[in-house]
Amino acid sequence: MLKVMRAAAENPGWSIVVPVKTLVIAKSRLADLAGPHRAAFAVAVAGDTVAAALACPAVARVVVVTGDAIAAEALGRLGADVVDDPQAGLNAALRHGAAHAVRLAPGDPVAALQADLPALRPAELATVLAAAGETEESFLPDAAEIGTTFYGVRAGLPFRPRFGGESRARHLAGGAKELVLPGVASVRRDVDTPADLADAAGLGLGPRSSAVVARMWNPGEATLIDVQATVRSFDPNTRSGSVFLDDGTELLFDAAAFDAGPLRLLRSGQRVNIALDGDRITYVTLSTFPLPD
Ligand SMILES: Nc1nc2c(ncn2[C@@H]2O[C@H](COP(=O)(O)OP(=O)(O)OP(=O)(O)O)[C@@H](O)[C@H]2O)c(=O)[nH]1
Ligand SMILES: C=C(OP(=O)(O)O)C(=O)O
Repeated sequence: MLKVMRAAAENPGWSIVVPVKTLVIAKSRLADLAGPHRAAFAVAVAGDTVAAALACPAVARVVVVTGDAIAAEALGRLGADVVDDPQAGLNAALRHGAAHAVRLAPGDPVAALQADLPALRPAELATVLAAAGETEESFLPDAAEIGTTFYGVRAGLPFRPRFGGESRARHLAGGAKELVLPGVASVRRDVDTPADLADAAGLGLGPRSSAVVARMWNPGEATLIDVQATVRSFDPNTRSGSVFLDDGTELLFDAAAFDAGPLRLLRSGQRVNIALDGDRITYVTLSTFPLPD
């Protein structure tokens, strides 16, 4: 036991901070391709990213920063520590998550990792973390070599992420060391456009993203059906949420589906009637209310 504790003290695990934007506005550049599956795709991609990070032996904890109730619930269930978004932009969200991580484990190095890495492999992240541990402040450029997917600092050093747009140049100008490593394609493959997604699919998507992509690309016959379900979560700010079908399938609904119905609020556990077009929810009402013809 003592040996394990000493080994842990000598090789502290990384705290990985993952920022997740509000789902209804996330992945705007994939809106045409993803259609009604856009929010489900964003949460699936973040889920695969977080699950792969948690499976990496060099990672001690994953802190997700999000103001989105659905993402918070889904990523918390995977084992991430979720903190609220200060709503002051991406870098402020990252600094907030990093401060939380430092309070939890002041002796551990801290990194930011983008949430849109659906092909992320734990072993490739371990390669990046090993290299990052050799230097005070470092970053990994994205596959396009314009942005950044990873930024990390050793324990006790200031955490100064400069994400957003052309962040590779800003991280370089700020003095962070650029990591140039073979065999880390999955850590660099962020997905913003359909071409990025095709590239990530070539590397191998994680199970959650792969399931949503299968629905996006093979929607099958659009079927209009009415079914009962149970509310899992509802965010009054975005008027979106998710329900469980009685077979346990979780489906997300957006503000358009909620606004189509007569309700003002939903609570977790409430029974509802929903109208489905394929697997897209188009209408939500209480189970005691009728659905429109
Ligand atoms: N918590 C938090 N995360 C953010 C914020 N802005 C962006 N992100 C996250 O930062 C990463 C990069 O975000 P973007 O590429 O700007 O946004 P996106 O939703 O992935 O895609 P677009 O809508 O196409 O720009 C993703 O992991 C986002 O979820 C923010 O204000 N707060
Ligand atoms: C936020 C960034 O990336 P993107 O907008 O491409 O996801 C970035 O690379 O800093």
